[in-house]
Amino acid sequence: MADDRLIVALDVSTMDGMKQIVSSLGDSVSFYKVGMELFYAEGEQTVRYLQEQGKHVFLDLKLHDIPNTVAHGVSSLTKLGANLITLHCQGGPVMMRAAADAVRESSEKLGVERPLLLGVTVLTSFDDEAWSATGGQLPIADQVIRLAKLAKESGLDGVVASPLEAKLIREACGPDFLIVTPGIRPSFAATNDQKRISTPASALQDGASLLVVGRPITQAEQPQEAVRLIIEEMETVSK
Ligand SMILES: O=c1ccn([C@@H]2O[C@H](COP(=O)(O)O)[C@@H](O)[C@H]2O)c(=O)[nH]1
Repeated sequence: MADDRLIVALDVSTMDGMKQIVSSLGDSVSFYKVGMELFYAEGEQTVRYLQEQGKHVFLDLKLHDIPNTVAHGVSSLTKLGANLITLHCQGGPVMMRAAADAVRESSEKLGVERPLLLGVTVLTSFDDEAWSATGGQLPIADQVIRLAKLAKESGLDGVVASPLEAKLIREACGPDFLIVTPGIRPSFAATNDQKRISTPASALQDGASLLVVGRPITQAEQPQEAVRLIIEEMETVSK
């Protein structure tokens, strides 16, 4: 049976590729992430298909632009009915507030359920070296906490962060703030390009609300078995 804390990232570029993963995982997965690779290639039909299959949808397009552009961007996305939408916290408090207001207004106008807005803090592919190379001054964890607090103050529902920062975010932002963590690597999986990683159980123990897992499932020799093992590990941590 599915654990609704698990989101599988559909990082493929065709409808057929997506349908193959969704049908092979069946009822064991209830939540999927559509990111830029799939959405730029196949567009809105990806979200519709998942909804027709009764799945929850995380639309991870990581909007990052000036406040007016992001506000109109998220308004346009609201009509798709995705459950979660992302934008970059680095867009700043005015941009995040404009997006939160725009989503609330357009969902009311359209009579659809309001998508929850998540701010991307510092990508899980950053390590200290890459972070310094971009001019990052604070330690990564401090920057993540700073952005998470700013996201909360600006009206966002939660953040995307590494599982390594989940505990600190939970302490700083309270029990109701959503913490969505990619960078999940079960013991059997390769690290790939992820740098700040943790296991499914450890992420949940530290306060993550939802786990995003892509390649450890979609590129596994037996994706159903990978999901089974991950859910088995997740179930050791109560909801
Ligand atoms: O900081 C971030 C934000 C988003 N992601 C996305 O999550 C998945 C992770 O896929 P894996 O194959 O499990 O590495 C991917 O779609 C990213 O775009 C992230 O990894 N880190």
